[in-house]
Amino acid sequence: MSAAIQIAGVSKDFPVGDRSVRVLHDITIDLRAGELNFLVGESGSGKTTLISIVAGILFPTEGSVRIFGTDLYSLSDTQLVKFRLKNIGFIFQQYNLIPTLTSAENAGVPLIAAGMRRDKATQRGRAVLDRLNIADQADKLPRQLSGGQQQRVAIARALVHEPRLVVCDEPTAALDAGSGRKVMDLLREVALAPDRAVIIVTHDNRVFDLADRIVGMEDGRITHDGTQMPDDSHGIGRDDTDDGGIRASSETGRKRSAAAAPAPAPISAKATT
Ligand SMILES: Nc1ncnc2c1ncn2[C@@H]1O[C@H](COP(=O)(O)OP(=O)(O)OP(=O)(O)O)[C@@H](O)[C@H]1O
Repeated sequence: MSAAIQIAGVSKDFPVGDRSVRVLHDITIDLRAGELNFLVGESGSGKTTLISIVAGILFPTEGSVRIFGTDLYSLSDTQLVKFRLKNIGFIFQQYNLIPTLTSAENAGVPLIAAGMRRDKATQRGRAVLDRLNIADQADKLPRQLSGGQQQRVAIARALVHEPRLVVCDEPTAALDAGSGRKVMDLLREVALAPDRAVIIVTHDNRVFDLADRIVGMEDGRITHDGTQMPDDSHGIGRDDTDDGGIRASSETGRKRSAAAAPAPAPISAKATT
């Protein structure tokens, strides 16, 4: 099977003053569907820049990105926006919920952006919230929700249009260890499917053992690619928590076998409406 995500020769320069600084250096990697792919590395290593390029929201200076065969940066601007709306779900670290919309309305936003009528989109949003076990929060505003509930709404919004690529930026950073693992289990349950790719950026070594694949970055380059962290990964996933964080090691960093995992149940709002 060909790779779901093909990143080829991607470099990125940012202008700084009157010169430009290269922050990604010739990155080439393929990612498969049906796996939880973690992208890890110290602050400033280039993770957010890379996933922004993969998600079609930041142009690379050089190189190409193919998402299920579509060459993102050969599309026109209009085609790229349409492709993104249809195929990509992004879970932001700060959730980015719209404060004046209810949970169900927030969850339906990608469908409205893609042209669906608001009432229908909200109904679909409500169905996904139900799937994520927060149907009882559907008519509340973000400020009436706990952090964990807001995050579930953000996850619902990223999945409501059944995207083929789901990208999550630090989904567990603000959560305690137990809640962080629950979010990862939830992502595994609802976002994984044989035809869906998931990329999770994380510093959080407490959840490294839940990855199927870990790609490590340092100074804008890929320095590790495996099913667990290398034993000498001092900087990556530094544990600066005091709540019993687990260091990834050969003992704890075991891969959850895709073969042994239960069959993924991809979320389908359509099926429940
Ligand atoms: N718009 C920008 N202009 C100039 N430099 C930038 C810009 N965005 C990012 N950078 C630089 O690019 C490098 C990579 O940043 P990036 O945010 O991708 O790292 P990161 O690994 O995601 O970090 P963190 O874990 O702290 O979010 C950093 O040195 C950063 O200062």
